[in-house]
Amino acid sequence: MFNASYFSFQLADELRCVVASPETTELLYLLSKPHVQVRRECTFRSRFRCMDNPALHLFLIQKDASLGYTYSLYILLLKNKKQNNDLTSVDISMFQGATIKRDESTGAIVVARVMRGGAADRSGLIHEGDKLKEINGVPMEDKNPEEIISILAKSEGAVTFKVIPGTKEEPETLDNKIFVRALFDYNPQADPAIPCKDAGLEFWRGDVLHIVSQEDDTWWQARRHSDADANLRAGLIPSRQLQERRVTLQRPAVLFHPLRESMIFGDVKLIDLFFSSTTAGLRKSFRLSRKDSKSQHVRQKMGKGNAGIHLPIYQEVLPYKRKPDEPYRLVLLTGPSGVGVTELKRRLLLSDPEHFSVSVPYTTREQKKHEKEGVEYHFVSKHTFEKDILNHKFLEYGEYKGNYYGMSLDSVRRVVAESKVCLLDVKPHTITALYTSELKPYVVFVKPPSIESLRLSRRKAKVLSSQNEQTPTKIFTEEDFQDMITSAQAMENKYGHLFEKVIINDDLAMAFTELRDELTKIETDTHWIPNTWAHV
Ligand SMILES: Nc1ncnc2c1ncn2[C@@H]1O[C@H](COP(=O)(O)OP(=O)(O)OP(=O)(O)O)[C@@H](O)[C@H]1O
Repeated sequence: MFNASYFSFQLADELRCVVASPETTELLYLLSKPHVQVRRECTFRSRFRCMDNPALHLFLIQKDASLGYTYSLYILLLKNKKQNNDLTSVDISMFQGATIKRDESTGAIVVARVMRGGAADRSGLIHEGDKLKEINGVPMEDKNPEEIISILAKSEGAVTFKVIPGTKEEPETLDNKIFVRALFDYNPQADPAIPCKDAGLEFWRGDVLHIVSQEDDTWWQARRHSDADANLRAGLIPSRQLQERRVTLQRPAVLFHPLRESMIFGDVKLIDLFFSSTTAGLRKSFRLSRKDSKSQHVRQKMGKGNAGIHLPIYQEVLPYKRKPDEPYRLVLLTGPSGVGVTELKRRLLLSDPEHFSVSVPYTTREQKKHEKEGVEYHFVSKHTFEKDILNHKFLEYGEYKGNYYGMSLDSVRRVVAESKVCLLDVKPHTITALYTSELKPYVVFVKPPSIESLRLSRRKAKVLSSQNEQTPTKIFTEEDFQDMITSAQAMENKYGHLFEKVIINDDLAMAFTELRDELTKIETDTHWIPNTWAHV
């Protein structure tokens, strides 16, 4: 590999020894200019390096008088990918890993961005702001970017570019440590606004992305963290600002369907048959059934929005590994009614009662003889309960047969303080109230399988029914399955960005194993958490 500075000095020495010509004089002049010296560090070095690359040749540097102080002009020969195996991975339509645009103020065709890790970036030959003057001797001034891409795509054999270095200095040192969790799915092929679809990076909700460039306000560059090859070319992703604008513009569309929304989340009327004496804390605290539409009254305290996720776009994350003296992360289980959250929780508790625990709910109902304070419930007076409601003590609470039932944050904290893993099932909208650095909740969404699989797997299963108090359980109906699927879909649409893990509960034993393994991993392995949880 050439040493650029050495090479440029050597070149200047040699030029002084040859017969003077206008070109050599000009080149010597260029090499002596102070800003050319600077550029030599950031630009010439890489350009001279290309001498080592058989696919790239530096031919000439000469003055372009029409361009004022940006007068160095160089010509590069890049062999077409069809003829050079070294470049087969490069898409020439992206100008060897760079995108182009028309500069609105000057009308020039300029390099809009160089894809990190792509051929252009690796060669160091092409820089953002460089002007594309000619391709194979054809001036590019009057061409639009689409025409240029088409010329490149059609070109056979060697392709010669004339490029004028832009005045833009090299980008600031990038902060290579920005990682985000994507909170939405993105398919560049379906994005009409992306400057180059092939330059886009496809990702799915939950993917961790390494952001390698945020220089452009609209299009960032990123790699998927899971992609093993760190040298893989980065791809374009919508910047936070762009995606925020899009989400905000989409919002009115959602408001056109208020009925559907309330059908799923708002029209719930009845609290489940609550905790049986032996399973208090095991039953979902406020599993509400849409069909149970009698007059019981349910109120719920909404979280105060300390989620740190205002719009589901990107969540900055950091690697985290629990230290032995740190509390375990709170495990939140959520899912549509009847999907199997209680069953999975029960199995976890049975599998290791010393390790897993549940928080004890509060109630105003009378204590039964065999019940102990603080075991099945905390028994409190109606007056105390109502005072606690006003003091926002409850994460969720409701009223059933004239008695209050509620789950408090204090109960959760007590379990966490005992160095146990607190398992809590909640309705999705309660998650945000618990989304704090103190509890670091790990949110698991239990999702139903397809309706065909539900019919098969739940043939003998029974579900709670509060319609008939004499027979509080019944077998699943077709409508239950359909409701479960519709409700799961609505939950995912609205709260999916909060779910760290989605478990499809088809085969119960398999779902349990997957859940238990996942919980073991977050206790022992390094994983990602929101960076706001690390700065307390
Ligand atoms: N994968 C499965 N295969 C077969 N039966 C299942 C499966 N998962 C759960 N069940 C059964 O389905 C019924 C409902 O499960 P569970 O009570 O855990 O649901 P849930 O999500 O807690 O809903 P709810 O809060 O409304 O009771 C139970 O009888 C349970 O044993």
